[in-house]
Amino acid sequence: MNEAMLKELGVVRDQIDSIDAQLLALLNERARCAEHVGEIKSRYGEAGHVYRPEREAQVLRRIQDLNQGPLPNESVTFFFREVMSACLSLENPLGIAFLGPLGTFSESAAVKHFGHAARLVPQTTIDDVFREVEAGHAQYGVVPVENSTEGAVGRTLDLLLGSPLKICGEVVLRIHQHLMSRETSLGAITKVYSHAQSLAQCHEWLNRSLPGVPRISVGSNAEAARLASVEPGAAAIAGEAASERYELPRLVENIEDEPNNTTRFFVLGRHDAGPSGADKTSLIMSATNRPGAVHLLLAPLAAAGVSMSRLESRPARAALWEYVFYVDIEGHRDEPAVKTALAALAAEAAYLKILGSYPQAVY
Ligand SMILES: C=C(O[C@@H]1C=C(C(=O)O)C=C[C@H]1O)C(=O)O
Repeated sequence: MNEAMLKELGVVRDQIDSIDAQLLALLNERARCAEHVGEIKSRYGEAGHVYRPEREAQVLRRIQDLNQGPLPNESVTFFFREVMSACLSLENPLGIAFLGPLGTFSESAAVKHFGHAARLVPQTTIDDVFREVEAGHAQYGVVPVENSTEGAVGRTLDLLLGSPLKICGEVVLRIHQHLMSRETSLGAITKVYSHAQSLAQCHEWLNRSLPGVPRISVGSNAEAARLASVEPGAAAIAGEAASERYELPRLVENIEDEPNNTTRFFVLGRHDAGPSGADKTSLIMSATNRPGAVHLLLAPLAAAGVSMSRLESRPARAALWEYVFYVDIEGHRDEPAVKTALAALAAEAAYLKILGSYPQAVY
C-alpha cells in the first residue's frame, strides 16, 4: 500500500477508534439508566411491566425524526432496537413464544421486534404460542395474522376470539422468498419443497422458471430448507433466516410474484400497551343477522371520526350464516374519539371484545 494513503487512513482509523470508545461508554451509560428505570418500576410495584411497547415505539420514532443520515432509518432503527433489547435483557431476558421452527418468517418477526437479546422459544402450532403465553411460560407471543397476498391467518383470528390475551404490538415484515439448494443450476433441480403459502406466493415464478418440477408442500419453510440441505436435486423456497440456519446457498433471490409482499404479525401479552401517540386498536364484534346490521356497527366509528384500517369477517362457529367482524381502528382506546366510538359500538353490537391497543408498527 502507498505510504501517503496509509497515513491518511491512519488518521481516520484513529478517529473511528475514539468514536467507538465514546459509543461504548454511552451504551453502558444508557444501560445503567435502563437498569435504574427497572429499579424504579419494581419499587412502585410494576416489576412485571418492565417491557413497555409504547415507550420503545416512541424511542424509535424519535430516532427516525432525529436521523440526518447518511445511515438510512432502517439501519438506525435496527441498531436502537438491539440496544433496547440488550438493555432490557440485563435484568431478565424476555421469553418470546413464536410459531417455529427456527428459520421461519415468524422468527424473523420476533427478532425484528424484540431484538437478539430476547429468549426465543419456538412452538409447533399457533395454538401452542397462545397457550405458552396464557400459562405464563413465555411473557409474549408472536403470531402471523395476515399476508398481503394470501389474506388472513384464520387460526390466529379464531384463537383471538376465545383467548384472554391482549394484542400489545404489531410487526410488519417484508417477505422475500428465495430459491435455495446445494445444486448450482436450475436444470439440476428435481423437486421444490416449501410451505403451501410460500409455494402460492411464488406460483408464477415456478411456472416460468421450473415448469413441470414437482412442488411438495411441507409444514414450514424451515423444514423445507432442512430437507433441501440433505437431499440431492432438492431445492427449497424459504426466507433468509432458513438459508442461514441450514447454510443453504441462495440460487435465485426474491422470487415472490408480488414485489410488495408483507406479512403482519401480532405481539400477544397479558396486558396491552399505553398510548404512544400513533396507535391502533383491534376489536372483534358481531351483529345480529338483520339487514343493515354491518352499517349500524360501522356508523359509530364514522360519527366519532375514527378511521378503520382493516375489516375482516369470519363465520361465527356458533350459528350458521352469522359472522364475526375483526376490525382495526386508528387510535388508542384511551383517546376520547376512540372511547366515544367504542361506547357506541358496545351499545349497538351483539358482541364486542376489545383485543387491545398498541403502537403502530415502526418500520
Ligand atoms: C427503560 C425503560 O424500559 C424498557 C427499556 C427501554 C429502553 O431501553 O429504552 C424502553 C422501554 C422499556 O421496554 C423505560 O420504560 O424507559
